[in-house]
Amino acid sequence: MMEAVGGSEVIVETHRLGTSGMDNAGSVGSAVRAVVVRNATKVYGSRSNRCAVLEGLNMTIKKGEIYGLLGASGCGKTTLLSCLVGRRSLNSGEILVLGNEPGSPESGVPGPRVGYMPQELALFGDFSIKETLQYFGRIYNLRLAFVDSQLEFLTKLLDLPPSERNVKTLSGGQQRRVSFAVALFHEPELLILDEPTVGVDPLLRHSIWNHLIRQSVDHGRTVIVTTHYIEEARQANTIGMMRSGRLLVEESPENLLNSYRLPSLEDVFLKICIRDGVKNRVEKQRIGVVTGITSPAVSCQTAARAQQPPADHVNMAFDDSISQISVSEVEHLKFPISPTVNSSEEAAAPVNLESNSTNITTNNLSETEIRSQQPAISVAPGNNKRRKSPNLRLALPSSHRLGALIRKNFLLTFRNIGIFVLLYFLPAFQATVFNVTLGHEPTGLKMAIVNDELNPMQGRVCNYSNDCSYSMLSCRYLRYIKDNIIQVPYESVSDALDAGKKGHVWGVIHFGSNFTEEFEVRQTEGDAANVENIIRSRISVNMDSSNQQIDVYVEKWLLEAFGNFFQDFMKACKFEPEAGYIPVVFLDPVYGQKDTPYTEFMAPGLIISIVYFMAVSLTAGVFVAERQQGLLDRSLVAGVTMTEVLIGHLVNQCTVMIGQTALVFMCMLLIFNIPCHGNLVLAIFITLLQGLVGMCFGLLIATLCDNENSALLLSQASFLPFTVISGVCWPIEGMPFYFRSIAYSMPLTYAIESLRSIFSRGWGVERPDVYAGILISITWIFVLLAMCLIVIRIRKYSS
Ligand SMILES: Nc1ncnc2c1ncn2[C@@H]1O[C@H](COP(=O)(O)OP(=O)(O)OP(=O)(O)O)[C@@H](O)[C@H]1O
Repeated sequence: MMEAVGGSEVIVETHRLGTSGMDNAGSVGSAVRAVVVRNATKVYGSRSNRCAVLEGLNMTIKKGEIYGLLGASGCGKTTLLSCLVGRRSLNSGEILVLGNEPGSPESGVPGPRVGYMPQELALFGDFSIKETLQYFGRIYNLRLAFVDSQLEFLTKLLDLPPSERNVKTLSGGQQRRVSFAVALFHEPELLILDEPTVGVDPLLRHSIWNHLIRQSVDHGRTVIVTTHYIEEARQANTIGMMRSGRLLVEESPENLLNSYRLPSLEDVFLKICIRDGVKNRVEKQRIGVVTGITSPAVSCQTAARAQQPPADHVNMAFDDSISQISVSEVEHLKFPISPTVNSSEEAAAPVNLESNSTNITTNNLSETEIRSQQPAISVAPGNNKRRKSPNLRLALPSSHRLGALIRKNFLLTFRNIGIFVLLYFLPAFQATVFNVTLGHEPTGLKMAIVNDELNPMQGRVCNYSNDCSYSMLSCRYLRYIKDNIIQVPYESVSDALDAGKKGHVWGVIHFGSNFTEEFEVRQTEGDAANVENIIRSRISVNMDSSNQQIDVYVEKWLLEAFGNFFQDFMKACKFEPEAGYIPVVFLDPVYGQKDTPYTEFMAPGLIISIVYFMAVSLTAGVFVAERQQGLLDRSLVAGVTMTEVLIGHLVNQCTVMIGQTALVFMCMLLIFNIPCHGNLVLAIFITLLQGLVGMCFGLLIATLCDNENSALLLSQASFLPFTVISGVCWPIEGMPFYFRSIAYSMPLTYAIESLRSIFSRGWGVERPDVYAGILISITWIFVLLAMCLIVIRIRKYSS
């Protein structure tokens, strides 16, 4: 097949790799109907929110025709189209697209047999026009030469900007034309276009319709197009007019105009809607009077319209207010033909006011015909049982689609250098900030020293000796206090306490006036020392204990200082240094070293929580954004499966995660010298497993949340409780007993304990503490994936 546009010849035959140029050849010639819909019912929401969008809709679209689907905003056009492409399922009723139920493995829908242009843009803003078409070309497994030639052809046809331009830099109209090009370019048998001419100038609109006509006439392709510009639908072969979830009429534009003897389709529309509105009102009154029954499912568009501002001229034709016309007026406006007929012979038949859309027969297949075309539709028309989900295809992932997805993900990741740097270096940066700021000893702590041993008459000079003499021991002791403490002399305890209350000093160290003498007595008296002596020989300390960490450090340093002072004094007196000192000694630790810094305790928890939460937020963000922009839906309609989408992201995110983990470990081990006494490979493996758990949790968030904000909120909300409860910053042994079981039910807890055991104890995988982290991480991956599937299932049925 060749098409000439602006002098360029486009060869479109055998363009798909690994095919003979015709998909599903068996089914192509056999059926004469491209689309058959029978008794379609679609309800959104549940219980009090239940609203029916499609109510027993029937529709028949012949192969090779252009079908214009018209209807007011909110009447259910998009819902119907999304059911046709297999993105939504009906509550009851039947759909056949190109001879098969959408979503069935043999249908090719979703897939290459259909081209779908959704209402929303559904394009990658960071991709150029060329990259966009190349992406879908790979999804459809098209030859590169064909993609290039189609790019040239469609650029001319749709007056597209240069193909190197990024989609996000294009105007709204240009973006919609690119979206249109994506639907057209693989030349599908069935084109489903949701308002393709919105934001397009009249000249271009004309050219688009010419192209659609050529597609239909020359190539026998079927086109379903929705539009709000009713008059442009004159160019369609058949017009389907929707109202309140039903198809009121299915007829060629010529027949409609001739039969109604009206100059425009808008006028025809108006009449049909008025008639339907009155008929519904009369019917409702009749049912209400006779049975007293009210309709169980509220029509969605009734509710929607009540909140909408007045629509434009065209849409006003659908307003229920118009139906406030009297029955006699309707009689006057009686249609010259039945909207349910299709052939011109039948066009002159009188209108039957009782007829409704379900009586459309001329253009439709009978029930028997549907059954003969449809091998395995499981639910009978009108049956309210849940239909089998059309998208549960157990096909193996395809290499070309996977390749396209992985390539797309990498392009998007590496395209933006800022995002790239942030992605890879943010975890290492976070680890650096942690190491620089946490766990270090405080310095510059001012302590008030009140030494009553000093003689004011002699200028309070602090003289002492290093020998065995008992002289000015207070001054001798103060020399042993660490430099982290700045000693500020005060003359009286009350002044010093006052300074403490004002926050000028962290505490007061007080020596009594006879401290040295009393200390000597206490030493010589030993066990016989009296209470007064003991009190007067004490160094008394008042701390500002508002900061627990400073409090702990000062106490530790003062005690250490006393230990060192006393040992040196004993040595100077030729006594055993340990004599008379507290008989508790800390020998070499079993694992770790004496005075293990806090950073070493926290490092394993930090590594895991950084990698875990990066994976959560990245996964949730990517999925929600892709779904919100309609990108996911578009890819799925192109034939991509959810499994392939997941694998595509998994490959991309794993690469990012490996990079992040490597940088975090390098930062921790090489720059900040956190020791790892165990197997490093095992530690990295557990960290990566936790990254996977994070990805699954991110996926769960993405399935639960409709937009990026709520996904961000949920992932942030989970951050603090998870890190705190998982024992990242404080030992789980410090939690209330009843809370510990909650702590151990967190996804990070066991993995953190494992990593800690590897890092500080050097334990291997044979230890329960280590393999528990691995097994529980793997269990969490499966649990979270199962939860995702359940949520996807629930959401699918309620949407
Ligand atoms: N996921 C959903 N959940 C609940 N209600 C929905 C959902 N999607 C659509 N609706 C409602 O269903 C009705 C039909 O929506 P639909 O998008 O099919 O209308 P439409 O005819 O395509 O409108 P438009 O011409 O404005 O695009 C509307 O009232 C809409 O609010």
